[in-house]
Amino acid sequence: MEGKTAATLAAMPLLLLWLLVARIVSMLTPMLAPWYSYILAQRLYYATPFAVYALAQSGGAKAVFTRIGFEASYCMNVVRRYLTLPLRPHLPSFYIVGFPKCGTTSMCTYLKQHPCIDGLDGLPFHEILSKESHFFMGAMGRGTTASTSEYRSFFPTIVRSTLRKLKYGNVGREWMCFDACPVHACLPHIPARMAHVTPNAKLIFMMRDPLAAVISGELMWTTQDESCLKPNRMEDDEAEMAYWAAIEKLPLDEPLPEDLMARYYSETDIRPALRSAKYADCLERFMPHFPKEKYV
Ligand SMILES: Nc1ncnc2c1ncn2[C@@H]1O[C@H](COP(=O)(O)OS(=O)(=O)O)[C@@H](OP(=O)(O)O)[C@H]1O
Repeated sequence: MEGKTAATLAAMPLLLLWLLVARIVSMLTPMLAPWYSYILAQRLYYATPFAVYALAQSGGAKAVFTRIGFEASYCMNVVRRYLTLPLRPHLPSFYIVGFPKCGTTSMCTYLKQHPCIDGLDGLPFHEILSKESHFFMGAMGRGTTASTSEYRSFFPTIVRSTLRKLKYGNVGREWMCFDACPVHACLPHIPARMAHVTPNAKLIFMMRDPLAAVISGELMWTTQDESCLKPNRMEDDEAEMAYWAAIEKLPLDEPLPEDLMARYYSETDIRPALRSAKYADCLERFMPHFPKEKYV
């Protein structure tokens, strides 16, 4: 048994106690400090503006309770992750990095069935909590999209990885974890940040007929009725192209612009969805940051 594993096992009772305390504190936080839950949710909604629509879809009182449950679960996740950050040394070995609406959720589910592969450490209330980190889009703050320590907080603890390795080490594989946020493929500032925090990661890109993917995406957050698809503004104008070119060059330590994610998920404009389905353009932006052998 290697030294690190033996040391983790020796400290196991203490580590389990730490995890238990963190879990209890995190469960109490939304009740004792609802304002903190509110602040965290606003940060998350910056990165995932579509969540507000998705959570409201059931309508009426059910939608209100769904949103409260979602925000409380998110708060519990963040508090628990922060309280146990020193126990979280892992970063993704690989990503399902794109593309939206190309079967990434199915792939994520299949991969998680492998005993030595884990996704995010989060409550399974909604896929934003357990499948997709939205980290590089500012889910942990617009100014921390290149912070390795913030990103580590999303992934399982050393307790889980050690126990898994001990139980399943005989399958001949290293334990590994991954992030399956398909929007990571589409925003131009992300390849540089991803390479900065995980330079050796492998990248899985899933693709599908782009038109089918655009329609699937648009239907997800309209009223599920094709007549509601946005008909206007198909082409990028010069100002729009200049905006996205500037985003690609945004220095790693500079906060993302306030309007970035709302612009990407524009409610009135189909251009963002079309841009995300230009697979070759998106892939080309990763090429300077990851060598060819990293792509699957
Ligand atoms: N195995 C397999 N093969 C082919 N297609 C599949 C598969 N699994 C899921 N799907 C279809 O993928 C769409 C959902 O994709 P994602 O999970 O990537 O969506 S998301 O971006 O995470 O919201 C969604 O497409 P639409 O039904 O057109 O909306 C799924 O039906």
